[in-house]
Amino acid sequence: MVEASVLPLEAPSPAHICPFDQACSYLEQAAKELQLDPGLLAVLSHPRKVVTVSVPVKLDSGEVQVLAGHRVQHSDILGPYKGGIRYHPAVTLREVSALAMLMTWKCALLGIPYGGAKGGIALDPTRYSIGELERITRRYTSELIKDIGPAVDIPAPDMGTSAREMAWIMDTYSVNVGHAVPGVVTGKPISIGGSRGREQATGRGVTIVVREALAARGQLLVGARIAIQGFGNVGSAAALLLHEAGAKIIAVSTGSGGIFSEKGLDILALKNYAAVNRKQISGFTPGESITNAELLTLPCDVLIPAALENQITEENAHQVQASIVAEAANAPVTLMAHKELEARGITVLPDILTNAGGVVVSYLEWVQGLSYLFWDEQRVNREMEALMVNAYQQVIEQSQKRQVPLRLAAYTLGVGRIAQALSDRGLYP
Ligand SMILES: NC(=O)C1=CN([C@@H]2O[C@H](COP(=O)(O)OP(=O)(O)OC[C@H]3O[C@@H](n4cnc5c(N)ncnc54)[C@H](OP(=O)(O)O)[C@@H]3O)[C@@H](O)[C@H]2O)C=CC1
Ligand SMILES: O=C(O)CCC(=O)C(=O)O
Repeated sequence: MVEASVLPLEAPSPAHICPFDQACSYLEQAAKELQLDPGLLAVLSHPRKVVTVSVPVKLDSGEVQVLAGHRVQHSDILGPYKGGIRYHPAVTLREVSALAMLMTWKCALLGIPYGGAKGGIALDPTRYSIGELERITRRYTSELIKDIGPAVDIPAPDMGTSAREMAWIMDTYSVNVGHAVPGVVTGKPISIGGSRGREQATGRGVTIVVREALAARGQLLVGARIAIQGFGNVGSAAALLLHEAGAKIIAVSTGSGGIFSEKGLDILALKNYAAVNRKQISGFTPGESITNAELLTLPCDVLIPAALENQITEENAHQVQASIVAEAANAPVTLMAHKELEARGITVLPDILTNAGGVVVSYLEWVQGLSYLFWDEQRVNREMEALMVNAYQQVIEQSQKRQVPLRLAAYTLGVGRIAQALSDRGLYP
């Protein structure tokens, strides 16, 4: 396995599955399939730039805390670095590096002119006041001021962040450079140049890919039984759109557990319930409580992990009873689990395709901003759908042509385009 020497190793633990090592393993499989030169593989295995900054914050109590903020820029071969910013207690530099690498392949697969990056701060946003989160976000932005910018690196929301944090980043950056720079972030509020449709975009993209995959099996969304882990930006939007399309959402969960209904949950009512219960769903009726572990092994047509990495592992893959696993989260299925699912004939729709709707609408937001012309939501959704369906079809064709699973097909397309671009730019022989 290629070691990315610029990254620290994490404390070894038998149960620990390093997301960066997994990302490198998938890259190696793609490189082998594409017969890439080992030197080129080594280049692609390393992020181009790794930035860690101290983020001091004065809490409302007067206590000062110093947090570690990361931004990893994997590749800018196709355009500015692009990727979300995560606020979550489990954030590590190696996790952020893995997610940055996935962004590179995702943008290349979708054919959008961006590189790959990701940022993160290890914190639990529910334990900070809004004022504290604003101070943290502004300080993090100031520390990264030379590393981001509309032509350099464009952050967006990821777990634990939203349009609110993007607005703080945009404002801090703009104040620092002396004029308004809406293009420094995407996923920002519509009032300052955000795009219609961005908030639901990732969930909408998931819905499109699931619809296509069911259609390929001669099945409709109407009546399909679907279980969704995670009820945040991505999970709740996917749940609502799938529910509106006639699917039966039999279970959803958050970090503290899930709700199950054989008849299908009323997702609009559940969203409203979560909105007034600090985003939590426990206690919602009608529905029975289930654990996250139970949700992942429910009999259903489609299982959609839409929370964290490493949720379907060697431990539980043999219990998964879905026909399709649609990776709405980044890297929710481990390498070993992926092998097990494929061996059991379960289709895994890979993250770099399935959750690309978010970055596609980020790109459309950027395009609208650059042209000073903003579209209605129907147009945004139409353009996004065309790019998603096109990428889905390319992945299917590549899978059939090379006789490989969908993930490897998606990787060979993404990695192959980066390798070609490196060669065309004269950066690699
Ligand atoms: N936002 C975007 O546009 C994009 C996001 N993604 C990926 O989608 C995934 C979800 O992101 P997003 O929806 O934005 O994040 P959010 O922070 O909005 O929501 C995360 C959801 O996951 C739940 N969750 C956290 N830990 C667990 C757990 N152990 N088991 C079950 N549920 C859990 C959270 O519950 P709780 O509130 O209890 O913590 C919450 O409901 C991430 O992998 C992200 O990288 C990918 C592409 C774009
Ligand atoms: O919209 C974006 O730029 C990035 C979204 C993201 O972080 C992801 O796709 O994982």
